[in-house]
Amino acid sequence: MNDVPFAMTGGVVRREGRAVLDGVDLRVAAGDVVALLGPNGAGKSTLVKALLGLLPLAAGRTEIYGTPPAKFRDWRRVGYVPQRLPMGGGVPATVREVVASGRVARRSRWRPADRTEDRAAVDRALDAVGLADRARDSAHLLSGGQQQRVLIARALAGEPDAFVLDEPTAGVDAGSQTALAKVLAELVAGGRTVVLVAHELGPLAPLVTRTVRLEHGRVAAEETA
Ligand SMILES: Nc1ncnc2c1ncn2[C@@H]1O[C@H](COP(=O)(O)OP(=O)(O)OP(=O)(O)O)[C@@H](O)[C@H]1O
Repeated sequence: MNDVPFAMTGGVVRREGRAVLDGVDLRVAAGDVVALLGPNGAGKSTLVKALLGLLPLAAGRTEIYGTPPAKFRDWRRVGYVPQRLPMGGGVPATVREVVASGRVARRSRWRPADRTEDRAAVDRALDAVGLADRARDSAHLLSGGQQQRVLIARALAGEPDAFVLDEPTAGVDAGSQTALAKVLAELVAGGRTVVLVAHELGPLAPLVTRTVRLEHGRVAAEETA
């Protein structure tokens, strides 16, 4: 265990025999706001999935708070916002149910659910993304941009220390992007760590402390703001 949210050295991910991540070194310190940029297919999503242990490394190593993903247990410290809402099971879930699922990683045998606290955290998350009035709606019936906000709220509800957001602004209208920038600014002011994938930083640009540009699965450029 240490206090470094993500540290990858020489990370390689192969897909269909090809290295789609090809020797990446990336250290994300607590409080960093790192933007991963690069063209389509550069390996940005692959990199965030590998950082979280969702894709295995063919070579190199990566650690979450000093522990390899396979051995990492403290998942309440990490909030992941994937590109889109998974359509698992065909059971329609309400916006509130999806957001409340972000609280699950906080529970353990020693830390059972506190319903009042869970409810308050879910309410705060729904408010933060402007979806309080849609809480009872079926998440799958919302627009793409609204679903993105549901996923952001789910991560917020878990109150993690580090957020990993895969294209949080893709397909999201300008007003919602500004709202997201405000939410992230508060998290960053509170010492949270953010890794985000973006094509265009837009209103998120002032928050970013470092940009890492990927090309062909490698770090092509790195810039500290
Ligand atoms: N499931 C998969 N099986 C095989 N190859 C894949 C798979 N997913 C992604 N790839 C390949 O891996 C490479 C990196 O893809 P990745 O999605 O990480 O790129 P990206 O930079 O996130 O792109 P985008 O901006 O389009 O999301 C691409 O060449 C892609 O075709």
